[in-house]
Amino acid sequence: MKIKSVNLETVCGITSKMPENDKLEVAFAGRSNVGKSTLINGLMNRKSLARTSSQPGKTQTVNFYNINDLLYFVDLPGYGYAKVSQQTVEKWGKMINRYLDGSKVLRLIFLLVDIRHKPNQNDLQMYEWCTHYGFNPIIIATKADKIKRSQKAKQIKQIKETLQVVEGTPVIPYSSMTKEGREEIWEYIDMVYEGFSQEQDLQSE
Ligand SMILES: Nc1nc2c(ncn2[C@@H]2O[C@H](COP(=O)(O)OP(=O)(O)OP(=O)(O)O)[C@@H](O)[C@H]2O)c(=O)[nH]1
Ligand SMILES: [Mg+2]
Repeated sequence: MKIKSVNLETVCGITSKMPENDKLEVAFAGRSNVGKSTLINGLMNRKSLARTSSQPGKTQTVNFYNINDLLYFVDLPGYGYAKVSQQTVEKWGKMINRYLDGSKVLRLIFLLVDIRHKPNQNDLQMYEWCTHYGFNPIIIATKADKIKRSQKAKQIKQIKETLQVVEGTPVIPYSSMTKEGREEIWEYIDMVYEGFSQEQDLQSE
């Protein structure tokens, strides 16, 4: 898909009602600081529309980016950020669950994990939430520029094994520096977009 227009259309806080969109939604989940907002910028070819930060805990809301008036990228709040209270952590969890449960147009979730690290309890929990609501997330292993090429296969294997992903689940290495993985990620989005459009056509017949 060629990017023609992008804009941040809706920002939902803990108490906000989620929008009832009729266009496809593609969500990005992952631990705080893993690179969700950076990836969204990379996919949109924007430097800084999605606010990023070297300090974890930047995105504390559910942000809906309208892409070409055809679909939404949904930037979910990062979890596993130590410096907030347990109460806040629980509220974020509830907000993520409320979104996953409530959206009628969510068809694709990318779960981001740092390629350098073994997924932790929080990542496992997020993966479980996704499968609980009937999604098989595609895994994106971020910051691929930070490891040696020779380490990659080993790290990917560790991610697959730790998360105990469903057989055949893709794990895509991505780097915001080299843009490695960007095309492949867009291929999945395009494919799901096609499927969603067909689904809508059938419903309107
Ligand atoms: N080297 C490198 N750095 C990256 C990459 N992706 C993200 N970063 C850096 O990691 C930090 C966190 O990135 P964000 O995109 O803000 O992370 P986030 O997942 O949105 O974090 P929260 O909003 O707190 O949930 C920033 O300093 C980014 O520049 C990557 O592929 N390579
Ligand atoms: Mg963010």
